[in-house]
Amino acid sequence: MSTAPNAQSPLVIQAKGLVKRYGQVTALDGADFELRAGEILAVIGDNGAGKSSLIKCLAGATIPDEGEIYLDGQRAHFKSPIDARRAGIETVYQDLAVAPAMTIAENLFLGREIRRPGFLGSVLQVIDKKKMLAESIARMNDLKVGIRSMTQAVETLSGGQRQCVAVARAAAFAQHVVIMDEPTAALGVKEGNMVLELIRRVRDKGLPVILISHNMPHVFEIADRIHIARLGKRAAVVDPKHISMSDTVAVMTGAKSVDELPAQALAH
Ligand SMILES: Nc1ncnc2c1ncn2[C@@H]1O[C@H](COP(=O)(O)OP(=O)(O)OP(=O)(O)O)[C@@H](O)[C@H]1O
Repeated sequence: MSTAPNAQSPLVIQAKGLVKRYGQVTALDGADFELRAGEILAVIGDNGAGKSSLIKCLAGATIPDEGEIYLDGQRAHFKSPIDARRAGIETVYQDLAVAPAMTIAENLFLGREIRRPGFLGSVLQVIDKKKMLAESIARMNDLKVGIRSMTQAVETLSGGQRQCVAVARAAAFAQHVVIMDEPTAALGVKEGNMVLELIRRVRDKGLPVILISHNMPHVFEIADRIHIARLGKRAAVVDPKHISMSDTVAVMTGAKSVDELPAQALAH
């Protein structure tokens, strides 16, 4: 198990002064961001606070108009999600990019199929289903995702199990960071807890996690630190062990200013 992240943990991702405008709307208005090694960082904020825009910049899905992004201290210039993926950042989007009719093993390797040379050598390569199946079993076992058969179609799984497949896929391929957008939305209590457990295991495997969520109990249960987005900026980063849920929501909505919080509520 990894040691608890602290103020000395290295910054894995840092963003400074991100600005993103969509016509007249300023979605990001000088947003800063820091993700530390070994942590689950929740990103919360009211509707329109700029959470998705921020995460899209970090995942290469949006190019900021201004500002800088650093990965392990090196300036990153993501022009597409492929650039971010190549840099080891995997994202699990809310709308779950799983292919329901395909098997779990096929879903895990979708777009990254393992191939072996075909009869024309490297020209016509054949998908190595056996190897993909063995790898899928190993990777799901590694994350302790209890699924009976990797050859069953994803459409036969419950919502929670499907979400676990999506999270496991991201965790299996991410070298650096996993970003999750509302991974427990639309799940029941038991299934939500199953996904939260999996997210903890991803962190404990050594991958820091950025978790966007509107679910405050989940955020307080799982986050090491909470980034509060407000009006396109970072309003504060708070420590869930030293701040109440109501104070967190008050900062998020603007009912309370950061200056009104006790010093220990702020995370470093
Ligand atoms: N592609 C777009 N075109 C135009 N406006 C956009 C676009 N994407 C975001 N916006 C606007 O930018 C602002 C911030 O949106 P964003 O989706 O980043 O916020 P959010 O915090 O993720 O909100 P929510 O919780 O509702 O998803 C909003 O006013 C939104 O309408």
